[in-house]
Amino acid sequence: MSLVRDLADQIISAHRNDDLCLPIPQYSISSPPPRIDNEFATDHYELAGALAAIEMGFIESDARTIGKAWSRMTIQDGGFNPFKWPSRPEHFDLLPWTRNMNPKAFKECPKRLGLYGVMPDADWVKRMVEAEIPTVQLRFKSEDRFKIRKQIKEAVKATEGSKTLLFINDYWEEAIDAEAYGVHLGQEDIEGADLEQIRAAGLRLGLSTHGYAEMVYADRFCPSYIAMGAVFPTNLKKMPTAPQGLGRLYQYAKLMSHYPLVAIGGIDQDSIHAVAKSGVGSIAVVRAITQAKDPKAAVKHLQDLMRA
Ligand SMILES: Cc1ncc(COP(=O)(O)OP(=O)(O)O)c(N)n1
Ligand SMILES: Cc1nc(C(=O)O)sc1CCOP(=O)(O)O
Ligand SMILES: [Mg+2]
Repeated sequence: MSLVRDLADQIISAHRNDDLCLPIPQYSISSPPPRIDNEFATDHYELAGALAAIEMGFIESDARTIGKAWSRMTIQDGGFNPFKWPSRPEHFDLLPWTRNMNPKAFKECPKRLGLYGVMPDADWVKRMVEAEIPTVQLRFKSEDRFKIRKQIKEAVKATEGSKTLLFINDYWEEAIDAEAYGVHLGQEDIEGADLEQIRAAGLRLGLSTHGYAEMVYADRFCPSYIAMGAVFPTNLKKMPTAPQGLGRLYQYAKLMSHYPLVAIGGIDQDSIHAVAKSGVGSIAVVRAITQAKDPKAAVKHLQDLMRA
């Protein structure tokens, strides 16, 4: 273990001041510290990379993914260099050039989806179409299937004949029936969805991710876009993981640059420019629009700031 500890210390001290580091969470009996031991690792570099990642504040699943990437990078480079950080698709076993050969790939959407308004109901979708927002999502949460269908139909109708692209959150069956442009699903939604049916119906698919492990998992499905969150704290919903911050977003955006990318979570007019500089082609916001005094003016202002 002492060689692994030494390699991990070298990685940590080389990256201590990187924006990749987050404060390590406080552990309790109900949420014990992550276990990084040599059961899963095939070599010292994998174990050292994972150990270093834990101490840099990554969650366990991300640390395991980073460990594997350290191992691949070290083998591909022919030697260990603590000052490097895995940042290329091949370090994560991603094959960006295979999209065109993959019959399971979801239909393409524009690489730059632009400002992306995530809206609570069809009336808000309509307001966004009137504001000429490039991309909008209906994120209507309800148990009532009748209301859901009605909201989705109204949202689809609102975007007809406009340039605004409409994604439906969660309710993929109703989205297919209403012939929406696309569907957005979170990681927990994937299992309950028939992805084949969404793909066969020609709808685009956006998937949420919250770190390296979820990005690698999402890549398996070859979605139309990948969303990365939460960049900053948001009070809109309870997030299972800490905000990623700009440092990690910049790394993620570089790694996944072969996809259309969407950044989400706590983004407002003060931060949108720095987020856009990560290279993501789209930025999704809720409160920056819904809580603005003049939502239509906010759509224009946010787009100006993205482009500035
Ligand atoms: C663009 C975009 N990104 C992420 C989400 C979140 O989706 P999910 O994790 O499924 O959570 P809910 O929105 O369903 O609460 C999103 N909706 N849109
Ligand atoms: C719906 C949602 N999903 C997120 C994720 O990270 O998956 S963050 C988020 C809420 C975004 O709202 P606001 O722009 O008001 O912070
Ligand atoms: Mg969802």
